[in-house]
Amino acid sequence: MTRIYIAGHRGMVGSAILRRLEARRDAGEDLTLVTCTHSELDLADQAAVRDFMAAERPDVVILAAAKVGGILANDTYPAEFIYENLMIECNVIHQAFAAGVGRLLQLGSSCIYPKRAEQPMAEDALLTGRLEPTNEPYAIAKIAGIKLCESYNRQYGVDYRSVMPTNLYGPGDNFHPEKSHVLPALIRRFHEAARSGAEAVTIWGTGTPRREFLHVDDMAGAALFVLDLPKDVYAASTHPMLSHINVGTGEDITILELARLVARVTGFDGRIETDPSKPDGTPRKLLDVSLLRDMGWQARIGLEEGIRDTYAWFLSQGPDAMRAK
Ligand SMILES: NC(=O)C1=CN([C@@H]2O[C@H](COP(=O)(O)OP(=O)(O)OC[C@H]3O[C@@H](n4cnc5c(N)ncnc54)[C@H](OP(=O)(O)O)[C@@H]3O)[C@@H](O)[C@H]2O)C=CC1
Ligand SMILES: C[C@H]1O[C@H](OP(=O)(O)OP(=O)(O)OC[C@H]2O[C@@H](n3cnc4c(=O)[nH]c(N)nc43)[C@H](O)[C@@H]2O)[C@@H](O)[C@@H](O)C1=O
Repeated sequence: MTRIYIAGHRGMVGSAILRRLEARRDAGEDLTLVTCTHSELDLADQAAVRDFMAAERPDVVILAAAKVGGILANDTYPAEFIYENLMIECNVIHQAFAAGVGRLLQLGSSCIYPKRAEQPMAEDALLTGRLEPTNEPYAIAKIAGIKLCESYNRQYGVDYRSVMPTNLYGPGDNFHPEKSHVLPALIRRFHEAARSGAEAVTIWGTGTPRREFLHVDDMAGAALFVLDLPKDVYAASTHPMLSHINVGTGEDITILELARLVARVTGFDGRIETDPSKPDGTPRKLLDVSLLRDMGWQARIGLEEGIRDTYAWFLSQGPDAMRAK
C-alpha cells in the first residue's frame, strides 16, 4: 500500500492529480490518498505541518499547494507571493523529510527562468540571468523550492523531484477578473461581452507577448509520469545540480492570437482592443520540453480543444466558477 498526501487537492492542479490517482485506486492500485483543506491545515504554519506529517506519515508527498495568481496579482502582492510560497515549501519539504517521507514531487513554474532567456528555455537556463520583475518574488520562492529538493537529495539521499510547468489552464481554474491568469480572465471577459452584446473587449498589455498553455489534465498526467519514473532514470535524466524537469506543449502563441481563439469559442464577434497601461511581463515564455518528451511523455490536448473544455466547465459552474481569490 502506498500512502500519498496531495497538498493543495482543491486547487486546479491538485484536484486534477487527485482525480487521476482516484481513478488508479478505483482500478485496483493499492493507494491511500490523504488530503486536508486549507482551513483544516495552514501549510504556512510550521508546527501544524510538523504535527500533520508526523500523524499521517505518508510514503509520498505531492506539493501542489501555493499562493498562485496572474501577472497583476503577482505585481500587486509581492510580499504575500514570496512569503507564503517560501513558508509552504520550507514547511512541507522539511517536515516531510522529518517524518521519513522518501519521495516527494513539487510544482514550480516556468517563470523561474530569466526574462531574456534563450527560447525555448531548457532546464539549464536556470540562474543564468535576471528575472521578470512582475513575478520575481514568486519566482525566487519557486527557485528556492527546487534548491530545497536538490539539497535534501544531496545531503540525505531522499528522492524529491520538481516539475516546472508552463502556464496552465482548465477546469477548476480561477476566473477572477483581476487576479487570475490570462486564459480564464479572457474566457470570462469574452463570455460576458458575448452575452451582453458589447462591441469591444479590452485585453491587458500590447497583445504581443508569447505564452505556452498546457491543459491541467495533461499537467496531472505529466506530474504522475515524472513521479513514477524509476529513481535511477530520473537522476540520470537530470543534471546533478539541476534536478527539475520542464512540462509544456513546446508551442506558443501571442496573447492577441489567444484572445481571437477565446472570442471564437465564446461566440464574441466584436472588436478586440489592447490596454498598454497594463504590464506585458516576459516577452516570451516557451519551454524546451525535449527532456520529458525523450523520456516518453507529451501533451495530448490541443489548445482550442482545451479552451472549449474549460469554457464548458465554466458554464457548468454558474457563478461559482468566478471564485474570488
Ligand atoms: N496555474 C498556473 O498557470 C500555474 C501553476 N503552477 C503551479 O502549480 C501549482 C498549483 O497551482 P494551481 O492549482 O494553479 O493553484 P490554485 O490556486 O488553483 O491551487 C492552489 C491550492 O493551494 C492551496 N493553498 C494555498 N495556500 C495554502 C496554505 N497556506 N495552506 C494550505 N493550502 C494552501 C489553495 O487553497 P485555497 O484556495 O483555500 O487558498 C489551493 O487549493 C502551484 O505550485 C503553482 O505555482 C505552475 C505554473 C503555472
Ligand atoms: C503562470 C505565470 O503567470 C504569471 O505570469 P504571466 O505569464 O505573465 O501570466 P498572465 O497569465 O497573468 O499574463 C500573461 C499575459 O497575458 C496578458 N493579459 C491580457 N489580458 C489579460 C487579463 O485579462 N488577465 C491577465 N492575467 N493577463 C492578461 C498579460 O498582460 C501578459 O502579457 C505569473 O504569475 C508567473 O509567476 C507565472 O508563473
